[in-house]
Amino acid sequence: MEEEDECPELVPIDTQTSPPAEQIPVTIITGYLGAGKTTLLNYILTEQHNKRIAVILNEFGEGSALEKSLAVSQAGELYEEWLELRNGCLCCSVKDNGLKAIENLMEKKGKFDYILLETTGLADPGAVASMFWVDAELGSDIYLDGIVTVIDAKYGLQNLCFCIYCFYRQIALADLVIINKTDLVNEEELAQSRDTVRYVSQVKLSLIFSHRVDLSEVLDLHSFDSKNGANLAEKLQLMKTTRPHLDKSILTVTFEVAGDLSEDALNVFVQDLLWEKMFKNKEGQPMTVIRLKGIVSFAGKAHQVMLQGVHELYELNETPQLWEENPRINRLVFIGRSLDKDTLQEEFISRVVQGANKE
Ligand SMILES: Nc1nc2c(ncn2[C@@H]2O[C@H](COP(=O)(O)OP(=O)(O)OP(=O)(O)O)[C@@H](O)[C@H]2O)c(=O)[nH]1
Ligand SMILES: [Zn+2]
Repeated sequence: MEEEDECPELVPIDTQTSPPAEQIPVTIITGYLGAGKTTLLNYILTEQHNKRIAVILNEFGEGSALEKSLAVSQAGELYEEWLELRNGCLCCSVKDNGLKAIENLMEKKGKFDYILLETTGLADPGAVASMFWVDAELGSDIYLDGIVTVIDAKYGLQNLCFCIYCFYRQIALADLVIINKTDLVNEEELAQSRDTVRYVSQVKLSLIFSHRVDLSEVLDLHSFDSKNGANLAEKLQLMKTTRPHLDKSILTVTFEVAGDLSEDALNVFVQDLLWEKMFKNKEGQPMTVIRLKGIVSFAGKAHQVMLQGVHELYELNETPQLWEENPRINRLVFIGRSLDKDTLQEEFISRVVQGANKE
């Protein structure tokens, strides 16, 4: 990614007319790492909406294959179409790949009537949104319906310190902000998140209690139709200032390891990593994990187990997906600061993989 990569000049499509009926709406779902974008997306897919929805994920780093399988195993056959966008920085490079993905998708026209696009947690949604104006041809097939930003009630404010730019942009550009994980915070903390959002923008705010949200508040917002001309002009102004900004100190480490894991040892490993911050990189700095994902195998369990972590919270859940490969391959993704792949992988293998240290 080149620092000097300029984002394209915006060429607004005719804003005076409402989108014709045959155009397909796109809702962009954005939010910081682990905020709950995929959870919201899955909720929308399983809710009664009488729509055939196509999903596009744009994931950070090398984790996309894993993310894909994670999402598929959550929602199974509900996904109409799978497209993988493999690039590290959405805000500078989604333009080409994103367009390609959507264009590929449009070749399957008729198979779906709504698109949900989940951006990476480190994305500037302005760049994604702008591609709908840049590409006139695309503009005749689809239209941007709205930008929905998911905020983690527990870690949202902490994330603000990690990447104030992402946070600001994600809220400022939103048509709807959803404060998620309200179950993890008290009234006071919730009020704090709410006030911070209000401070940045006067957008519509929704709270989610255990992922439930009224779909009419999320889909078919028509945020950029002519009747919302002012909104459009304002957003375009904001998007014009889009520039590459990806926080270079955030690293992604992924590895695959064959074998069965000990569940107890995995718990201790994850707790040492997330809670005790016991692992250090080669410079002696403690590794800080913001996001952790994995598909792991436990001996004697026929199903794949999903590992999900956000800051110091993590969970292990059995998925409906049966193991088909032999030997089974554990796949892990760590996103954070001061991460060192060699150390993480060595510690993981020696402490967690069964039989690794025997003999
Ligand atoms: N307690 C609680 N946990 C939640 C809620 N919503 C999501 N989570 C958990 O938060 C973790 C991350 O959720 P995802 O939906 O994968 O987050 P995401 O924003 O798609 O993550 P990335 O794509 O990696 O940036 C998972 O472990 C979820 O189970 C919620 O409302 N309450
Ligand atoms: Zn996700």
